[in-house]
Amino acid sequence: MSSEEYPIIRSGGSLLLAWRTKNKNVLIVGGGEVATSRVIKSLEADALITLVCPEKGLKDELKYRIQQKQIHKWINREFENSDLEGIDMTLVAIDDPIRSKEICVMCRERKIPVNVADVPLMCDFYFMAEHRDGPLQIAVSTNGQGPKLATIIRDRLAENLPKGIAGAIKGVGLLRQKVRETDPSHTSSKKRMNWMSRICQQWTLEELQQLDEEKITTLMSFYENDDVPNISLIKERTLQKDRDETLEKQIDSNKKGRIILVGAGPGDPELMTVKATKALMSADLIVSDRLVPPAIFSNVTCEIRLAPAKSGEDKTPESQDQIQTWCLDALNEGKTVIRLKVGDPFLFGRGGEELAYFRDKGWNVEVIPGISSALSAPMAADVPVTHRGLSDQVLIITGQGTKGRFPELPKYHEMRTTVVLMAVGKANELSKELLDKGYPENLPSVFVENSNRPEERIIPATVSTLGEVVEKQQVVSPATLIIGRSVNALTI
Ligand SMILES: C[C@@]1(CC(=O)O)C2=NC(=C\c3[nH]c(c(CCC(=O)O)c3CC(=O)O)Cc3[nH]c(c(CC(=O)O)c3CCC(=O)O)/C=C3\N/C(=C\2)[C@@H](CCC(=O)O)[C@]3(C)CC(=O)O)/[C@H]1CCC(=O)O
Ligand SMILES: NC(=O)c1ccc[n+]([C@@H]2O[C@H](COP(=O)([O-])OP(=O)(O)OC[C@H]3O[C@@H](n4cnc5c(N)ncnc54)[C@H](O)[C@@H]3O)[C@@H](O)[C@H]2O)c1
Repeated sequence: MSSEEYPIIRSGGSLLLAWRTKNKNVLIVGGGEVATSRVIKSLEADALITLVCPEKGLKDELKYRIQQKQIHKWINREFENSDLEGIDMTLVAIDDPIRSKEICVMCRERKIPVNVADVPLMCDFYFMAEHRDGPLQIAVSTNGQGPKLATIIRDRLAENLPKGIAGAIKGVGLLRQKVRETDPSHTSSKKRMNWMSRICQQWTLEELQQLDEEKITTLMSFYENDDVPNISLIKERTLQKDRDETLEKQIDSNKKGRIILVGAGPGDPELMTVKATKALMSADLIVSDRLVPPAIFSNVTCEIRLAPAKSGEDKTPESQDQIQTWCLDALNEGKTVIRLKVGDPFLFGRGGEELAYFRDKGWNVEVIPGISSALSAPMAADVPVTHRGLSDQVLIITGQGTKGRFPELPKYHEMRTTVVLMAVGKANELSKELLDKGYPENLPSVFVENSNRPEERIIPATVSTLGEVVEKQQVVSPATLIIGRSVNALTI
């Protein structure tokens, strides 16, 4: 064994420990400046203090602390031997060296640790120059060589500590507690310690400082797999949870009556948002458009009413009245009502009109977006609606329009993909309109019938053959038509 392998012992030091004095009986003898400082330090360490000093010798601060009942027991006289009964530690700060020595000797006979202020030979332990910030304590000892210097070094250290270090320690403390609660077994000790160390190393002090109950709960979900995520992921997930909880609370409080406009997406239940799914589960009544396929309701337990008319084209004012009456009646009964629409409520779903109606009646309407088939149908047909070199813009129009008129179409542009919703009924007229606006006859087009549903069909066409294809292939609604050079982007 070589001597270089092990550290050299530098004798003459003190054993630095953090002494836990909570509820321990600490005797303090004296009532001046030094005794006062001993009282404060002992109180900060939750000790039970017995103070021995005649009233005339007490500093004002000590009188105040006695009055505030912070001193467990004050003995209003000079020290007597019996005061050491049941004492765990003695601190002497009096101006009488002989008495000080006597007290020290008595303590040592009784094995009570003792400190006589400023008399190193009578100290079983020294006090140190200390910096305190929340749970952080930094103590400096010069082992009696230079107490003043100890305070100067302490101040220098404190000045150079990173800001918010106490907050970081508090955050880590909370997290450690949670980890031990979650996975208390002795065999997990290595995993716990390793994970905690990695968090402390990978997160900055500023980040650790931001650990609160909510973020800790989110962070704990990574503990199981032994993952250490970065704080931005934790923040994002926590925020999302907050939003979900707010929504759940809103939905739960069905006493007040709530109405939520929900987009059911293109038809595949898995393409609904999590928020929409949760909303459906907590509803008392769902008033749904007829086009919403039954699969969307497979887990729903509440009452479902289908709108009397199938879709926009045969929607009469009466059918709209019926929908509104159903909703208002249920709302007045304090129910949570979901107005469910295919796709997205605000994209050709007339969601805006319904929102305005219920808002006008004094109801606060929430809206949960859905995936519109304007974007999901092209995907189903392998069409990227924008594609470098082929398309840098998307136009979404309805094939129906109000009062049988198409929306005003812009002139053809080769870099644009045109998506037509509700495209089946007037395919011939649409074809003419497009050709009028300069769309090339052979421009690739594709119908996506029942997109994102089991019965989905992809039917190719060109601008000039739209009507013909609908007829020959018996294309039925709901169908989405996509027109433009991007249609063949992935096939050529
Ligand atoms: C750190 C601090 C903690 C505390 O007491 O709470 C503390 N002394 C403090 C201040 C301080 N004390 C003195 C001065 C005057 C200037 C100077 O002499 O430097 C100042 C400075 C001032 O007042 O600003 C005089 C002094 N002190 C001792 C002697 C005797 C001797 O050296 O032999 C003499 C000479 C008496 C004489 O000549 O007559 C002895 C001790 N003082 C200790 C601790 C222990 C050693 C700790 C260490 O070295 O690490 C030890 C051994 C025993 C003990 O008392 O536990 C506290 C800072 C409080 C704060 O700022 O938070
Ligand atoms: N004041 C300081 O800044 C300072 C600094 C360093 C060292 N010291 C030393 O520390 C000791 C205490 O100084 P201080 O300034 O805190 O106090 P002090 O010297 O102002 O007063 C001494 C205190 O001890 C009490 N006392 C005296 N005999 C007692 C007894 N037998 N039982 C109970 N109480 C008794 C007195 O009533 C008084 O409250 C002294 O030895 C002093 O030299 C003081």
